[in-house]
Amino acid sequence: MASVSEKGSGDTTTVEYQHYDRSFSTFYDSGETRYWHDYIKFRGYPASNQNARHWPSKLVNFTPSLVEYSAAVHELAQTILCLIAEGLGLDGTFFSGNLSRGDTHMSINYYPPCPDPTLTMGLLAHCDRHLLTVLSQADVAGLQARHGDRWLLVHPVPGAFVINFGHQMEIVTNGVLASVDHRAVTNSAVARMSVATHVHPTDGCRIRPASEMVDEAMNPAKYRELAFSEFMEAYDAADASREEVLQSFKINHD
Ligand SMILES: O=C(O)CCC(=O)C(=O)O
Ligand SMILES: [Fe+2]
Repeated sequence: MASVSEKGSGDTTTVEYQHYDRSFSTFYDSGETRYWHDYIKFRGYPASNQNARHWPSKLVNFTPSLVEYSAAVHELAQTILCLIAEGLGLDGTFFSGNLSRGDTHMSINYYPPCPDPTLTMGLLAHCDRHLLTVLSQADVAGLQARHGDRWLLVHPVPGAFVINFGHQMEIVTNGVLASVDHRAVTNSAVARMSVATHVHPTDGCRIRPASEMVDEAMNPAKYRELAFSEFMEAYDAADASREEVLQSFKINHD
């Protein structure tokens, strides 16, 4: 993990959507819970000069490792998207154009051991807003997914990634593959690190339910067509009620 000086002295440094951030002991807007979370975010794939100039430069192995990792994850994501498309009865190339060809956004999350995990949260409950997330949580538990009123621990499986559907997946599949609320909790025993690779549509991509997933009579479109950039603007503006952003693109059939 980058040292504090490597990350910059301020709490948050934002450069074109990529920032290093420390969020220890920061009160949530909504309550008394404190973050216990250190992270860096940046654009990972493709490893263009424009993206790479924001990566930590003082860590000698960071860039070559990231170039290799992000290309491998990109290929994995494309394979998974092809299998998902076929599983839904869509053409195998359905997701391989603009829907998944935006730059990937990566978060490297670090949750140090916390003396009292009941007072802190690693990451607040959220849904990923992109198409698909490929998450490595190594071998330390901490990721939880909401199932009804309960939070279920997503047990780490050595060598396996967690694949999470984002809001855009929910829209294009007309609600069949729904985005899932998830969060990260802290623990007192060991540090935990996760690496999330968020697969993005291109900014100009038009998002709409696939026609194959819509039947005007039996299963009408649940979401209106939108530009991905429009969704991101609405999400950024929504602040505290981000979970409700998806609702604002819903078509009401009542
Ligand atoms: O740390 C984790 O397991 C969750 C990370 C996550 O949800 C995210 O970065 O979007
Ligand atoms: Fe997430």
